[in-house]
Formats: sequence, C-alpha cells, structure tokens
Amino acid sequence: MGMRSPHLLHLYSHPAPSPSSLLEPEGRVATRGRPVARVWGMQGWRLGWCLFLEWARREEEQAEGDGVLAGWPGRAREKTAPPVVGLGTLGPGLQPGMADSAETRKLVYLVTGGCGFLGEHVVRMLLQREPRLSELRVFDLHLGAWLEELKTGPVQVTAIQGDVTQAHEVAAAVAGAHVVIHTAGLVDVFGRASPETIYEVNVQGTKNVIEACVQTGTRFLVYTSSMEVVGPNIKRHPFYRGNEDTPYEAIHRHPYPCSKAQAERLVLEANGREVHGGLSLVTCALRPTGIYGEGHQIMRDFYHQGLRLGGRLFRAIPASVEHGRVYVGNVAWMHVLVAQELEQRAALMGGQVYYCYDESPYKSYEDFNMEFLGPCGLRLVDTRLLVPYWLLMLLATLNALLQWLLRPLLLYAPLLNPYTLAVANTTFTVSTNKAQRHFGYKPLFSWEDSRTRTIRWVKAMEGSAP
Ligand SMILES: NC(=O)C1=CN([C@@H]2O[C@H](COP(=O)(O)OP(=O)(O)OC[C@H]3O[C@@H](n4cnc5c(N)ncnc54)[C@H](O)[C@@H]3O)[C@@H](O)[C@H]2O)C=CC1
Ligand SMILES: CC(C)[C@@H](O)CC[C@@H](C)[C@H]1CC[C@H]2[C@@H]3[C@H](O)CC4=CC(=O)CC[C@]4(C)[C@H]3CC[C@]12C
Repeated sequence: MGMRSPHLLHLYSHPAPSPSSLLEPEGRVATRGRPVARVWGMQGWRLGWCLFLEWARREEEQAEGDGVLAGWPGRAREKTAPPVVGLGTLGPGLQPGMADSAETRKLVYLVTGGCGFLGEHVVRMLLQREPRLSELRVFDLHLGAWLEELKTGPVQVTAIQGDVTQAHEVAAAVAGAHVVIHTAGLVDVFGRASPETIYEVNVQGTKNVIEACVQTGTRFLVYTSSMEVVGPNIKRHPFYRGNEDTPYEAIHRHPYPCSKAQAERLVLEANGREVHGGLSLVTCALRPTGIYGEGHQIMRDFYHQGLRLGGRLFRAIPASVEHGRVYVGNVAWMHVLVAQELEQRAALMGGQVYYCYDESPYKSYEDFNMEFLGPCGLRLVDTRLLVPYWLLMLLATLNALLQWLLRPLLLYAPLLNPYTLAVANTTFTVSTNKAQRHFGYKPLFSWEDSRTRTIRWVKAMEGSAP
C-alpha cells in the first residue's frame, strides 16, 4: 500500500546536527549520512570538538528551556515535542549530553517490512533517534533503491530481501538482533490478494518472526498491529473516542482484520516465553489508526483520481462520521520509543497494546484527506443528496462483482467496495494517553507540522504519473 517517495530523504537524512551525532565512532565527524571530516587523535582538533559538543549540548538544553527546540530537520518545533535530548529520546542507555562513541553503538535492530510506507519512516527514524545502533537490518520482499543512500553513515545498514512466510529466511535475518520491529504485512482491503495469502503473510509470517526470536535469543519484539483488530466490527458499531480498555465487540469477517487480530494475539501471548539463552521474550503491539503522510499510497490515489475528475472529489461519507488518523512520523517515533523503553520497563509494557495517536483532528476520512488535497487544488463536491447510501452500496457491490468476474483476466481493485464503504461509514476514533503513561510518548510532530509535511509531499507529486 505504501509508496516510497524520494522526498522522504529530506525528512530524516539532513537533521540539524545534534551533539551526539557530530562525533561518530573512530573520531569521524559526521552528520547523518555522510562523514564531513575526520578528527585525528586527542590533539587540539578533538579537544576542540569535545568542547564544541559540550557547548552545543548546553545550547540545546537552553533551547528546550525556552520551549523552542532545534535539532529536528527543517526548523525548531513547538513546545509539544519531547526534549531532543531527553532520556526517552536517547534511550535508557544514554544520558543527555553523553557524546556518541563506539561503545554506545552496540545494538542490532531488524525492521521487517522496512521498505513499506510505515517501514521506511521507522528505518529513517531509527537512524535519526537511536544512537546505540551498530547495525540496522531492513528485511522486505521488495527492497527500495533509497536504501543505498543510507549506507554511507556510521550505522551498518543491511538490506535483506526476504519473505516472512519463509521461516528459514526470517530466522537468518533475526539471528543476532537485539530488537525486532515487525511491520511487514499484506495491507489489503481491496481484494488484491486472496484470503489465504493474507493469512499466510500476516499470521504465519508473524509466527515465523516470533519463533525466530525464541530460537535465536532475540528478546524484544514490537509488532505493528492495527485499529482494525478492534473495529469497525461487522455490526458497524461506532467506536467513539475509545481507548485500549473500552469494551467493544471486536467481531470481523474480512481476512485483513481477522489476520491482524490473530497475529496480535500471537505476539501478546508470546510475551514471557523463554528464548535461547534462558531469558524471556518481551513483546508489545502498537495499533495505529489510519496512517497518513509522505508515501501514503491511498492519498496518492485520491489525488490522482481528483486530477482525472477535473480537480473534484465526490463526498460519499457524511461529515459527521469521524475517523481517527495519525501521522506516519509519529507512528514511527512511537515504534522507536517503545523499542528503546521495552527493556527497562518490561514488567509494565510486556504483553501490552498501545493505540498510536497524535494531535491530528477528528474528521471524516474524506474531509481529513481534503486537509492536504485542498491546498493542492482539489475540492470536495457534496454529492450525498445525489448519491444516497443505498446507491453507494449498490455501486460497491457491483465493484465486488466486477472484481470477481474479471479476476481470471485482470486485477480490478477499486477503492470502493462493500468493506471499505462500511469502514469509511463507521465512526472509529481513539482518545488515550496509555503510551504517555507507560513510556513517556509524546507526538514528535505537531498537527501543523504533520499537515505541512504531507501537503509538501502531495505537491511534490504534481506532474508525477499516477
Ligand atoms: N497504512 C495504514 O493506515 C495502517 C497500517 N498498519 C499496519 O502497518 C504495517 C505497515 O503497513 P503499510 O506501511 O501501510 O503497508 P505497506 O504495504 O506500505 O508496507 C508493508 C511492507 O511489507 C512488505 N511485505 C509484504 N509481504 C511481505 C512478505 N511476505 N515478506 C516480507 N515483506 C513483506 C511489503 O513489501 C511492504 O514493503 C502493516 O502491518 C499494517 O497492517 C496499521 C494501521 C494502519
Ligand atoms: C470510496 C469512498 C467510500 C472512500 O471514502 C473510501 C475510503 C477507504 C478507502 C478508506 C476509509 C477507511 C480506510 C481504512 C482505515 O483507515 C483503517 C485501516 C487500517 C489498516 O490497518 C490498513 C488500512 C485501513 C484498512 C484503511 C484502508 C482505506 C480505508 C478503508
């Protein structure tokens, strides 16, 4: 579902150098992605750099105190963002201001699905926000060419082309990793893949990841689950500003939510299992609501659909139906933070689920999309009077019939089908602070930032082929 955009590059690859990233192992001085100079020995050069690092750290702390933070690409952020050099950001192993050095780079991470829409953001966020990384393994069925750009930095980035349904490939990729972030999945609600394939990837693939952790001794597993594990259910019950403890009849028929629910259950049940070496496996699952941001394929589809229709999109969903959405950068940040905190807070976080949330406003799916597509020249025509719900249901059903009839010849997979219409038409929003209470999560990107970045990405698509 994800579209890897070259424009992600500027997001995470040229941050304002923060002290801990300036002095790389072996004395190399680098900002993300490229060594800019080599510092030799402890002569004046290195002493000068250490003094500079100390000055920069104090400047950064001062900036925090003023509520205006530097250090993240592009510009200082509002007060809502966490401290750039807070313990949570650097992870439990590092204290604020501790200069990066070889002995801190000791962790091996594996990100499955690391070339997907979310996965790419997780990969870049880890390189930006986990100073203890020595190796980052990116495991995916389809590797992106953009990975090459990441191989010039201080962290060893290992691209692994592999299939999570193949246990031996997963075991080989997991062996020696300290942390696995498992985002790989078949995100299909459009009938592109068979139910069997969806289960094979989402359930068996997750089983393979769990067993690989147990067999090879990897202790920390973060799973990307989904709001769909909970709802909307087949009765289309609304879930209005609910949280992880809100009672809700989570009954599904569609292969995607069923497979995600089964995989999540496997991950949570695996918490506490003994891994090779005698220690316990610590797992947790994150449940993003509808993710948006740079690289979101569905947003891209809507944009090109609007261009084809003369700059118009037609409202099919009442504005009153709220759909929770969350910016991809904040979802990636939550994955990184959970991975950093899981060891220190295993008793509290192990076996837990956390909704991914930020300050994105509650709106209908279509109105929310217009926050980005409107500034790019599209407008939403309210056709609800012209296209009543029963007619939409008929169109959706015809789409499903056409898809079935055409399957032997070609793949017909429009956005509108009975399932997507039902989901879009059912309120599902979360309101929770469990992630903040358990591991100090605060959104890294404000709503304004998330919106600006997404608009910038959509605008960069102008002229690109659909
Ligand atoms: N996009 C969204 O709105 C939401 C997504 N999620 C979850 O987030 C995760 C990532 O989703 P997206 O980035 O949106 O999807 P995506 O399709 O962009 O990324 C999934 C990645 O997994 C890889 N993959 C698929 N099958 C594989 C296999 N057999 N072996 C190895 N890699 C394989 C794909 O090549 C792709 O790079 C998924 O687990 C999804 O269920 C959860 C909530 C919302
Ligand atoms: C054609 C219109 C009815 C249009 O409004 C349909 C929109 C529809 C394609 C989306 C509405 C809700 C989306 C889903 C929701 O964000 C929850 C999801 C969670 C996931 O884990 C994967 C993606 C998705 C199922 C997401 C898919 C697209 C929608 C159904």
